[in-house]
Amino acid sequence: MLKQYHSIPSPNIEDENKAKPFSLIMTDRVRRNLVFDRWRNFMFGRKELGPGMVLFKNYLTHMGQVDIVNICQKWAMGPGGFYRPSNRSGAKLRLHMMCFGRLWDPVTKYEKSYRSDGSAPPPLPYEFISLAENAIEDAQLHMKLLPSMLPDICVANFYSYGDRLGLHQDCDEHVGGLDRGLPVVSVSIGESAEFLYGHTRDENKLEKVLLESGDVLIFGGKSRRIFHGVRRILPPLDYIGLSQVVKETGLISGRLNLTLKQFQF
Ligand SMILES: O=C(O)CCC(=O)C(=O)O
Ligand SMILES: [Fe+2]
Repeated sequence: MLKQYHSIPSPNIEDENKAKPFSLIMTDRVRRNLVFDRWRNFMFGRKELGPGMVLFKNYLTHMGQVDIVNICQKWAMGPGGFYRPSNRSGAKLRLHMMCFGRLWDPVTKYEKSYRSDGSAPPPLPYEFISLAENAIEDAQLHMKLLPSMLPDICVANFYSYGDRLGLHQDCDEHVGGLDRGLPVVSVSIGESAEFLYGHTRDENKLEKVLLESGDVLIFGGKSRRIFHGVRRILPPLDYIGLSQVVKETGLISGRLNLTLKQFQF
């Protein structure tokens, strides 16, 4: 039989309030959500390190990390692959580097499309793009003012033990994007790094955070121009201490970092 919905009187607010049940005890659904939130924070802890700066612990799944190592390895040894860049004074940096999507170099910045050996960077893998987009969307859930960013470059660094990266700002991208605070997305795989950051060049005033395998760090908004650097790579305690990703991919000892950014604006 058809119900005569049109004849149901619209509830008035007062009646609705009176009808609301009041319970002293948590419903199962609320309890489940609370437990899930705690578990999620424990597993995928979110640490706000500053305005527009957030660290997602354990953000990448094991398979996600393995995929990234394999994608990088596919290009690592070919043209446009890893090399040790020099700085303006001609000294070699204490890391290996390669670019995806477009070329960046500590001396020529974004000016050139080809390296001195004539090689061009491989295309930016869509897996890297969607990783950056997802991480930014997750950050925006808590940081409403964080702008979106569509990466067009990824700088991949590989640090062996003893390697490091001096204090610097990532500020060679288009000034419009820098001023808008378009975020940088930084992905860590392999051994852990001591990462220094802050709004000053004074090393004594910098903050320190440990970046571990699977962590994703975002810095945008008011933190887009922070000074940052990698002070050291921590050695694993023993072979047992090597991460599963290192064991599975055969990644040499050290740390792989992806820095995803938007140059064009
Ligand atoms: O390895 C890192 O965590 C930082 C890399 C970085 O800052 C860069 O490549 O500009
Ligand atoms: Fe940087």
